[in-house]
Amino acid sequence: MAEYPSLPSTASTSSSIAAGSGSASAPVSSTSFGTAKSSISRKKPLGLDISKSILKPTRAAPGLPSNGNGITPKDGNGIIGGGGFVSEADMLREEIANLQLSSKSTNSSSGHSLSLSLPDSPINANHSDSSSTTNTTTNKEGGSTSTSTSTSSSKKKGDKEKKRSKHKDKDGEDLVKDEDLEIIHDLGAGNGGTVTKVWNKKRNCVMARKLILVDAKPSVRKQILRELQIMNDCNSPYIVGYYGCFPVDVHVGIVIELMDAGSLNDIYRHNGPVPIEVVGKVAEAVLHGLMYLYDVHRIIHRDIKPSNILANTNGEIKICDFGVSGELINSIANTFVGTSTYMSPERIQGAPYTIKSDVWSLGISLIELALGRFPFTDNQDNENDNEFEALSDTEEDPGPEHDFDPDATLPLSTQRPKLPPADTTKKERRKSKGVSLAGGGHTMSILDLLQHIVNEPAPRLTSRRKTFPQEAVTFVQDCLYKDPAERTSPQDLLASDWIVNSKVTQSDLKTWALSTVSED
Ligand SMILES: Nc1ncnc2c1ncn2[C@@H]1O[C@H](COP(=O)(O)OP(=O)(O)OP(=O)(O)O)[C@@H](O)[C@H]1O
Repeated sequence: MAEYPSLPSTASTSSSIAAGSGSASAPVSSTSFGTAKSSISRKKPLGLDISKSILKPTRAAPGLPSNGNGITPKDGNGIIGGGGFVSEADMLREEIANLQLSSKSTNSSSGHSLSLSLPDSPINANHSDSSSTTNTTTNKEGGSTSTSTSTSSSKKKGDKEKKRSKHKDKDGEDLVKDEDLEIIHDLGAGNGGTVTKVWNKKRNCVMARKLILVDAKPSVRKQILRELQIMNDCNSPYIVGYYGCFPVDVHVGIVIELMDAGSLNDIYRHNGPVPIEVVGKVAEAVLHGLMYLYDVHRIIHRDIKPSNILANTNGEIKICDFGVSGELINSIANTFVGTSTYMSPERIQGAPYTIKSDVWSLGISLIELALGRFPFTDNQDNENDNEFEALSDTEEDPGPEHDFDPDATLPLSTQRPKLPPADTTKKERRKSKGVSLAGGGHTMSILDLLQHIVNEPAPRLTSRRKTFPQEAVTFVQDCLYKDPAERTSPQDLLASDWIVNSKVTQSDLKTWALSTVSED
């Protein structure tokens, strides 16, 4: 088992991310983060090898400082010149920012409906708006900013971004083209398609490409691509960067920033429960992302869950897969009967989506990360139904630390079905996730679960095995009021004690993220 770096002794002087935690952060025990890697030795699902992707790039984006082997010079902590680690994704964004500058004189209204731009790096975002959310960039900026101002100038920023959108490179070419992408390996699969790590040979960097099967008329596919262009305008350190989209046969290909630690779903399933302090930072990042989408673009995410929250080994946490394209949602809904088990009671009952529905889904996701299991489970016979044990590629007994929590609330039939390895066929996966039920044996399970969500008390952040900080318990409870009117708003949640009093630094998050990525 690889040893992971414990927290650097400079943790207290490195960037402080938390809102209101601009003061020196207390050193965090290395057991919380640096050595958080579970003792479970578990093979990754087939095709999920994200461990060596970005950290040690072998090729650098052109025009950026390199030590000759593609690795940007850094000190022992991966900090560059006292600033933050520069991942390939960051380097790409730098390059794209340069391209965008140099393409300002280029006429981008060539009638090409799919012209692309890439999001600025958080660094650039920060420079353009010092009051924006900046938790990933405080190393560079030398201090943290208040969350209460996180979206105060978002409108202005959105306008600025719009002006900058739809750029091509200086030669007038789309910045990301399907033919420039070489497949490296699969990253995972969802209900709608598969995600692959790709090498962009033209841009010299790695990216993630999501292929979504859209069995629709070409005109509908074109409309989907048009709608996806709104992602072009998103520019937030809490939203996974969007690089472009194009039609691929009956698929729509979407190219996005590679998050080399994977989804929070992958992370807890491979490493066990996420340390509660990190869960707090996940909450903070998701809330910032939700507020950005809503305040700047009037978008409600609609699908917050651990597999849509991604992390990278720079310690950044971002959300992806928001409901930007109504046509895409419709097309996928026609293909897959999708019902999310993270859905709020009011949504299950047919009320329209509001940002409070996303808050509910966040609450459920936070419990799942902190307990290392989906919150709705059985309170009997569950030792034999441990999700960890059930993974077919488990190498060792996970041990008592990962037994199902006895505080579960639902009959066995409604337990969250186990995920198959990543290479499982789409059909099997849909069935096993229990969200696509047509003709499957899980129909009653999901209906029972939905009924339970509507009729029974909301889950709580409690466990007989662990004691969670009261601030965290209260926060989660505030997310899970069944009446959306009572549920706390994202803005108020960001001002809550758990978020404001967090001592976790960017450096801590980076140490934690690195510890979750196995070296094999
Ligand atoms: N940008 C990314 N970088 C790295 N891995 C990614 C990225 N996007 C997705 N993945 C991986 O691919 C998996 C599948 O993602 P996808 O969005 O297709 O489905 P999902 O969110 O897991 O499930 P669903 O279809 O139910 O929403 C994720 O769980 C994650 O492991």
